[in-house]
Amino acid sequence: MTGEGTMRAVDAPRRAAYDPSASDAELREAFLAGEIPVAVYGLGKMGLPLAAVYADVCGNVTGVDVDESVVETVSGGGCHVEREPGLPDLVADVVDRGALSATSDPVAAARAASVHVVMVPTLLDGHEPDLSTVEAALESIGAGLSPGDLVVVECTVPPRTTRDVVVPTLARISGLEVGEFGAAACPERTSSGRALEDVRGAYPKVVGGVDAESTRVASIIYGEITSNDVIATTDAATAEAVKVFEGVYRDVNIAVANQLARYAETLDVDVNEAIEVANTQPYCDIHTPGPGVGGHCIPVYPYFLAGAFPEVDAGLLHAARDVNDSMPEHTVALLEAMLDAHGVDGDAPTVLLLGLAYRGNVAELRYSPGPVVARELAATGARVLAADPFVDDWTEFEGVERVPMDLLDSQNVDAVAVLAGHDEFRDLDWAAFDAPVMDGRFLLPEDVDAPVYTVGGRWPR
Ligand SMILES: NC(=O)C1=CN([C@@H]2O[C@H](COP(=O)(O)OP(=O)(O)OC[C@H]3O[C@@H](n4cnc5c(N)ncnc54)[C@H](O)[C@@H]3O)[C@@H](O)[C@H]2O)C=CC1
Ligand SMILES: CC(=O)N[C@@H]1[C@@H](OP(=O)(O)OP(=O)(O)OC[C@H]2O[C@@H](n3ccc(=O)[nH]c3=O)[C@H](O)[C@@H]2O)O[C@H](C(=O)O)[C@@H](O)[C@@H]1O
Repeated sequence: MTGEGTMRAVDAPRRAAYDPSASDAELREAFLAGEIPVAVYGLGKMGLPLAAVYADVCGNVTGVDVDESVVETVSGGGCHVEREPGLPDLVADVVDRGALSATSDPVAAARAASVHVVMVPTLLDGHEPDLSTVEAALESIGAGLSPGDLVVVECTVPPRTTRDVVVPTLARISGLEVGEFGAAACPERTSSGRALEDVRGAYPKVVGGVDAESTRVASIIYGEITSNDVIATTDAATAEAVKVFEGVYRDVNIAVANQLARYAETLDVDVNEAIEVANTQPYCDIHTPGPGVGGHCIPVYPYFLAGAFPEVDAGLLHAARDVNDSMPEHTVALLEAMLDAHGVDGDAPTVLLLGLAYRGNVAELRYSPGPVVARELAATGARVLAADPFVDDWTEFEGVERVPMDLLDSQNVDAVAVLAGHDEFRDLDWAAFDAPVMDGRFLLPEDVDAPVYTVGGRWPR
């Protein structure tokens, strides 16, 4: 399904998306012919892959970003999002054939589009949801909204946001009401590093409209975007809740694993052996303990409930957050035990940290445990070295000595800790460090000729 044909899709006559008089087949054909222009607001790690797939399918997409360098890069067919298999070629292709363009003028893009897809960051202000970027995008979309438009919220938001924030904001600015335009929550269920695969259909696509027509149109559109099923929920709030619940499930279950790791250390049991065997029960899905939970998703989403709806007792969510947020400090305590067990006395051991990003093969540092471990370790008087091929800006890591990847094997260290499982670390000569390794992300192969420990694993007593 592409937007190619005798006439470039972008030159196709424009028609409404939100149109109860149109049959499913008419809407589907119009979308595939590029007659329903799409604007995607936010061309980041998630927005660019999404815009590229939309463009590959319908041939008529305008990407909008506030970052001029992003707009310039994408306009030239370039791809600023790294380590996404297939994305550079797809972006180059859809831009080359005029299926995708980019602009920093959100209102002009909104005026020209019939479908508006919001994929901007949704963050926290303390423990409260911060939807300022969504509201900024809505100001522009509202200014360019036309009857027959559909607004799609792909970024993760607290449940009820589409109904209680998006629709009223659009109505206030545009003077239109639902029934003249539609809105649907269609949350992105994608992971960095596999974005195209995920957008195209790794999981069913969840869509939930603020009314039946919004749900119908969103279902038709995403039926062409994904090769997987489209699950239409009762309403937008349910679709938003699905996404947030997925993230909360993950955060709480990582906390269970981290809590069990604490017991395993006391029991002198390897928690990972116990988890692996426990998970042979179909009802058991105990996650993996580690040095902490980062990224702008999993540590954030619990507050899209606890912070957004304080009237509800969120004891479990807060307890899980507390357990996960305690892991960087616990990791430092484990490192100190490891140094002690290996007779490294003295008050200034040298520790090499591998990976400051929140997980393997991503550059994101938000809420990452690595920087916390580095700071806590430095505070004990240790000399902290660190390497991370994904991190370019080291200004925030004062007191941490950066080690270039090509100099790793020449470091004289007392201990090594793997805090993010980047592929670049997999082939290191671990024996050459001649030091114990705390493998926080289960990166090392089994047969390493070095003392290897894990969070919650067996430790020398
Ligand atoms: N990163 C991930 O793994 C996933 C993220 N999500 C959701 O997607 C949202 C976006 O995530 P990312 O793409 O990773 O963020 P990102 O930070 O990589 O990209 C966001 C982009 O939006 C642009 N932007 C900010 N305000 C804007 C505005 N008002 N109008 C137009 N563009 C604007 C920024 O310049 C940036 O290029 C997240 O907040 C999250 O809710 C969902 C699934 C996975
Ligand atoms: C429910 C779910 O699996 N959500 C995924 C998640 O992706 P994200 O990039 O945040 O990575 P992640 O694998 O969840 O890891 C988050 C954090 O938790 C840690 N982590 C993860 C799993 C685990 O068993 N133990 C653990 O300590 C990771 O090291 C990382 O620091 O959040 C994404 C999102 O919503 O942004 C979502 O699209 C992804 O599918």
